Amino acid sequence: MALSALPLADAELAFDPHWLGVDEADALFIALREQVAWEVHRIRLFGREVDSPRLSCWIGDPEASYRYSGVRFEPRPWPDALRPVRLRLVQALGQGFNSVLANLYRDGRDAMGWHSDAEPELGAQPVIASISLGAARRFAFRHRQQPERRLSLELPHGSLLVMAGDTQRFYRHCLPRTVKPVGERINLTFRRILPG
Ligand SMILES: O=C(O)CCC(=O)C(=O)O
Ligand SMILES: [Fe+2]
Repeated sequence: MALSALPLADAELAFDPHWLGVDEADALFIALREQVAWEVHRIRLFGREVDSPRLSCWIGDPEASYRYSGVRFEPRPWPDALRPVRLRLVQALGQGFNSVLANLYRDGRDAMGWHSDAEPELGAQPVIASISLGAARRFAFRHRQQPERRLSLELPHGSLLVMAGDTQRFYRHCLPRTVKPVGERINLTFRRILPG
């Protein structure tokens, strides 16, 4: 399928609801469920360290260490299942990625709060490629200064959402909890950590 631009002022978003075919997406979900060393990350929330409401794993090339929510992560090596996906992203987007944050949302209580991926290691205008697998969940953007500027969309199995340009600078995003009964979801946010 193809990426198309999502209109949102001050942001740069491209979306393909079916970037991976269903069979491919099924296989990737099953492989990652098994191959990734899922763990509970501790995050800083209002100055306190708490368990994050999801399972996570930071994966990347050895030089790609990263601070996330106030905690430094050394990346784990790439599982075999992710290598072809990474290559395909490089070909599709013309941009290299040296790391990925994998998240596993076990059910509707697992979520990610409002944040932007604006860590200095990512540079001023990071390209972040987000692949979703498994249960479809809602994903939302809200402008930092003008809260009426917002967008919310469903991220289905096999979809790719690319955030680029000033998206992180002007917007926060989140994956809200839901009371609907939903199955497991895996999300992969591919990133490029700059050296130094
Ligand atoms: O699970 C998602 O779709 C969002 C993940 C996210 O925002 C992140 O990993 O920074
Ligand atoms: Fe994010």
